[in-house]
Amino acid sequence: MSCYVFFLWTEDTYSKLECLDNQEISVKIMDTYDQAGSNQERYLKWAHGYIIVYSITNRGSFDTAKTYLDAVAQYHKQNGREVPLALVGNKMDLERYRTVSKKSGQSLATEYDTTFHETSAADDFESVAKVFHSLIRDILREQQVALQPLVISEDKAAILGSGSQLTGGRTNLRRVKSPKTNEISSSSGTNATKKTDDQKDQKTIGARRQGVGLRLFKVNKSFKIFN
Ligand SMILES: Nc1nc2c(ncn2[C@@H]2O[C@H](COP(=O)(O)OP(=O)(O)OP(=O)(O)O)[C@@H](O)[C@H]2O)c(=O)[nH]1
Repeated sequence: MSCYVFFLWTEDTYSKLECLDNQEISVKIMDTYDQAGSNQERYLKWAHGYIIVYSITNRGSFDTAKTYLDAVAQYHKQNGREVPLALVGNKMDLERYRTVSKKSGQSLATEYDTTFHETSAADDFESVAKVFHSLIRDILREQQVALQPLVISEDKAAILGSGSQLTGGRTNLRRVKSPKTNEISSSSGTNATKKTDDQKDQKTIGARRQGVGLRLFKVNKSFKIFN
């Protein structure tokens, strides 16, 4: 007679090469399983972004999502790091069994300053892909900001030099555009001036991403899923 022991609840990691906005990004996904007393730091340290998933048919999973949001928010507040989060209510195909309203999901997302989505992994693959793509873009944007040094603008420096008080710190600081961004933006010449503001924004964002793309690719985008 044989005895087999199966570990049904395990932590999984996956890697995927995503092509998003003409950029190749290596995405690492950790699907966690937390037991009582488990060390959450292992993924809190590791992740660049989080997708926290609950089932719209299960109030308990919504309450658990809140505890995860708390853990993530507290950890990153202590470490002074902004990390993009997405809160997801899954199983939309089971609307008739819904126990967590969309409004409750939205309020929780607002409370923790996360994006909010409802999906159906069973019926609507696009809705799931959209969550990932939106988070990848948020992470890229966040890292883009983090990569740019802060300087005091010349006009404010002049004011400071004349003995004025520095008030409201942030207003006196601006981010430096990377040379590559300026180069690409200006090379688009007069055609660019005819484009709508939206198109211009797209172009600038695209150019910035190109500028940091290789670095980001080397570093690898990593995601963590709470499920
Ligand atoms: N109807 C429906 N079922 C789903 C959906 N997503 C997942 N499921 C089912 O829900 C069950 C749990 O899915 P999992 O992906 O294992 O969820 P989980 O929270 O990771 O579960 P554990 O980690 O094993 O606790 C499985 O039977 C899935 O087939 C969905 O969008 N709709």
